[in-house]
Amino acid sequence: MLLIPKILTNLPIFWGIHDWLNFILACIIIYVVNFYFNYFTRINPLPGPFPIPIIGTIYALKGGIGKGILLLQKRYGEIFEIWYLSNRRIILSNAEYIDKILTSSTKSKYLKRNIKNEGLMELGTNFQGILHNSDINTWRFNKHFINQVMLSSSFNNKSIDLTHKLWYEMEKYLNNLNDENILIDLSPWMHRFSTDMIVEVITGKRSYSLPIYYNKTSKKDDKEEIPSIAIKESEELIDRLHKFLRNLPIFVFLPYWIRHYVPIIKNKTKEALINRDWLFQRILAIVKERRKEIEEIHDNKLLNNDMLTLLIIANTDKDSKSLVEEKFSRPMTDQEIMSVILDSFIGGSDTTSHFMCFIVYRIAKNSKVLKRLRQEIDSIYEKDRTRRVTPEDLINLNYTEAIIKETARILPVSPIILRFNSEDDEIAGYKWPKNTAFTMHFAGIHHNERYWKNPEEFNPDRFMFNEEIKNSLIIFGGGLRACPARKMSMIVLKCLIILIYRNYDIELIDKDLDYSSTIINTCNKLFIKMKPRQD
Ligand code: HEM
Repeated sequence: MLLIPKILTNLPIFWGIHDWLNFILACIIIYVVNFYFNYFTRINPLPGPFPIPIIGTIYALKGGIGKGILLLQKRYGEIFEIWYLSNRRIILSNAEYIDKILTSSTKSKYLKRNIKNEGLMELGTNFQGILHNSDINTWRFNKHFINQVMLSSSFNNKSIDLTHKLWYEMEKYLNNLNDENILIDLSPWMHRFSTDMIVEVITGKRSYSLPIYYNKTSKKDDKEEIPSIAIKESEELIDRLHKFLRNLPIFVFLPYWIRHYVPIIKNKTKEALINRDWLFQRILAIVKERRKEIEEIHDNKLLNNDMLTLLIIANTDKDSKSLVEEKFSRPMTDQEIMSVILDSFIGGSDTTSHFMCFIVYRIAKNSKVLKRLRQEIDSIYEKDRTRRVTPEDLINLNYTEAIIKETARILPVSPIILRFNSEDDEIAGYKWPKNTAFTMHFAGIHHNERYWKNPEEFNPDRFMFNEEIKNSLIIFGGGLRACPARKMSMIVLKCLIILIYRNYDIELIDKDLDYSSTIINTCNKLFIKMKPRQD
C-alpha cells in the first residue's frame, strides 16, 4: 500500500527545481551523445568544419551562407560537408559531380528540393505548387503547365512589352528625382520594377509599386495619381507576399516545439500563419474572379495572355492553342492554380531585381565593358535610340548576353541549390543512401580554376570565344527542376540593359558592392548617378 504514494511522488508534477535541472541535463547529455555518435559513425566522412550540437557548423559560415560556403570551399575542396542544425549537407563544387543531379531524364533520382518537411507541411507548401513541392506527381503536373506558359513566345513577347512600359515609367521618375537632386538607390527601384513586372505578367493586372514609391521619394507636390483602392490592394498583396517570404525560414529551419512554444517565436509563427491564410484566400479569390471573367468572354481572341488566364483555360474549350500534352489532359483546379501563382510570385519577386543591380555595378566598374556594350548596341540601333527592342534584336545581343553570364558567374543570385536523391546512388565516387542532402554549389564551380582562368576577374569576353564546359556556369539550375522563368528572365535583363545603356551613363556613388549573402545573394543598396549618355 505504501508503494503507490511513493511512485506518485516520483511523477513530474511533484518534481522540485533540482529534479527538473537533472532531467534537462540528462536530456542534453543524451542529445549530445546521440549527435556525436551519428557524426562519428556517418557514412563517407568528408572534410569540413567540426559540428556543434544544435547549431551544427553554422558558426563557420562567415559573412552569410553563400559567402561562407565559398570560403569553406577554398579550404576543404570540391567536396566537403557542413551541418545545418542537425542535418548533414554534402557540398559539391565540381561540374562533373552535379551532372547526374541536373539530368533532364524523367527517371532522375534528384527531383526533390526538399523531403517531407514538417514545417513546410504546416505552412501548406510541402505538397502543392512547384517550388517546395516534394510530391513528384503533383509537382510534375504543375510544372508542365507553368513551363508551357512561360516558355511560349507570346508570353515572352508580353515580357518585352512590359519591360518597355515599366522602364519608360521608371525612367521618368528617376529623371524627375535627378532634377530634384535626390540621390537614387537603384536597389529599391529595381525591386519595385520587378514587383510590378511579375504581378502584371502573372495576373494581367497593373500593380502600382513604382508610382507609390515615387510618390514617397519625390518632394514635389505634383504626385502621380493612383486610384486609392489600387494603392490599398496592390500594397497589401505585395506586403503580404514579402511577409510570407520572410517567414519561410521559421518553417523550413525551426522545429515544431520552437515555433509553437518559445516566447516571441510562437507569436511570429501565429502571425505567419494568419498571413498565410490571408494570402492563400486572396490569391484563390483572384483565380475565381478571373475564371468568372473568362466564362463571360465568348470570343477566344479577346482573352489575355497573362499566366493566370493561360493556366485557367489550359485543356478547356477556350484553349485554342491546345497548350498541354495528352497525359496532362485535365484542366487545373483553382487550388492548383493558386499554388502555382504563389510560387511564381515567390520565385520571381526578388531574383531579377538583384541580378540587374549586380549587372549595373559590374558595368560601372569596367569602362572597357561599357564601351564594348555600346558598340554592340549602336551596331544594332545605329543612331536611333528610341526604337523598340524586338525579339530578333535579343538574339543578336551576344556581348550583352556575355555580360549577364559573367555577372552571374562572379556573383550568382542563386549560389546554392539543394537536392535529395530518391534512391541510393553514387556521386563523386562515394555510394550515398537515399535522402542524402546534396548542395550544388554553383558559386564554387563558377570560381573553380579548373573551369575558369583568373576566376576573380570580370571578363565577359570569356563567353565570346571559348566553349563553356558543361555545368561550369549555372544560372537557373538545370534538369527538370530548372527555373521555368529562365527564358523570360534573360529577355527582361537584356531588354533592360539596352534601354538603360542606349541612353544613359551610370556612375556609382560607393565603390564597393553592398550585398547580403543568404541562400540567395541580394543587393542591399546601390546608389547611382544617372546622366544622359555623353558619347
Ligand atoms: C534572374 C532571375 C532568376 C534566377 C537567377 C532564378 C534562379 C532559379 C534557380 C537557380 C532555381 C532552382 C532550379 C533547380 O533546382 O535546378 C529556380 C527555380 C524556380 N524559379 Fe527561378 N530564377 C529567376 C527568376 C524567376 C522568376 C521571374 C520566376 C517566376 C515567374 C521564377 C520561378 C521559379 C520557380 C517556380 C522555380 C521552381 C522550379 C521547380 O521547382 O521545378 N524564377 N530559379
